[in-house]
Amino acid sequence: MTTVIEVKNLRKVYKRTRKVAVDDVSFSVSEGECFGLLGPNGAGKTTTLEILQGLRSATAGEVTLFGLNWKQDETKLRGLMGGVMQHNNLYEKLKVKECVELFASFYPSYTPIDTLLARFNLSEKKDAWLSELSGGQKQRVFLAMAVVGNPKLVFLDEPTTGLDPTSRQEFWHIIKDLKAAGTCVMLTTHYMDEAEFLCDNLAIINSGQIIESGTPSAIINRTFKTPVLKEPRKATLNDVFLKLTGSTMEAQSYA
Ligand SMILES: Nc1ncnc2c1ncn2[C@@H]1O[C@H](COP(=O)(O)OP(=O)(O)OP(=O)(O)O)[C@@H](O)[C@H]1O
Repeated sequence: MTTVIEVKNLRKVYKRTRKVAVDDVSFSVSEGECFGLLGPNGAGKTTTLEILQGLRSATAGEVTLFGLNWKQDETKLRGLMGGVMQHNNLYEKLKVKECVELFASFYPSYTPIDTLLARFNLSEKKDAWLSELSGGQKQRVFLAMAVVGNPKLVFLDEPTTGLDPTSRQEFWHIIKDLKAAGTCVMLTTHYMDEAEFLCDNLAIINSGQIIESGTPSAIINRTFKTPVLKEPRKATLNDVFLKLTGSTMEAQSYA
């Protein structure tokens, strides 16, 4: 299968604070795959995603997307990928339709805006200011902005944070549809059920370093090699996360 993302020995040290946010991270993502980056707060997920999106420079290491790199192929790469920096107040000054039109203008071709708004259940809100939307509606707009140009690769940073369970599941199905259409998705999440449902492969990152990677089931099996004696249920990715990132409670019952 074609490799879409190739990250080799990526390192990021923030100059002012000398904080090592990403420390020798390597992974690759294939075409049509959903790849998840999981980790506790401050683990280095957003930093990694921002470097991959060409929004931040790396201190060391190599990032290749579709065999291209940001230094030489920025224009080409922008046309192949989608993603939205969500914590940007600029969008609050725009209406829903304007936000999506703005992103559509970055691409040579795009999905008709009204079709996309209908697909994301936003038709009724097309003339609303972004500041007037609920958290879940805003997230849907951000996703619409990210995919309007039919990118081959989409970056989603905690796309379902703050959503109610129904909205989260709606979101998951939209992402599954994207995947089914051949789009490669890279996401960060704090929700282990989300990662288990959506991700073909994932990496768990802690203090800037990848401490586990693979398919969700392979990671679960590796982390809990011994049969689960104390608890009759099967181990989940949540148990893996708690065990590997230093939390105790549930994870100890599998130790
Ligand atoms: N602009 C910056 N300058 C200095 N340090 C930063 C900067 N941005 C992030 N950091 C630090 O780098 C580390 C990694 O941050 P990052 O935002 O990548 O983590 P994260 O895994 O996305 O966390 P969260 O789950 O809380 O969003 C943290 O210690 C953070 O304080």
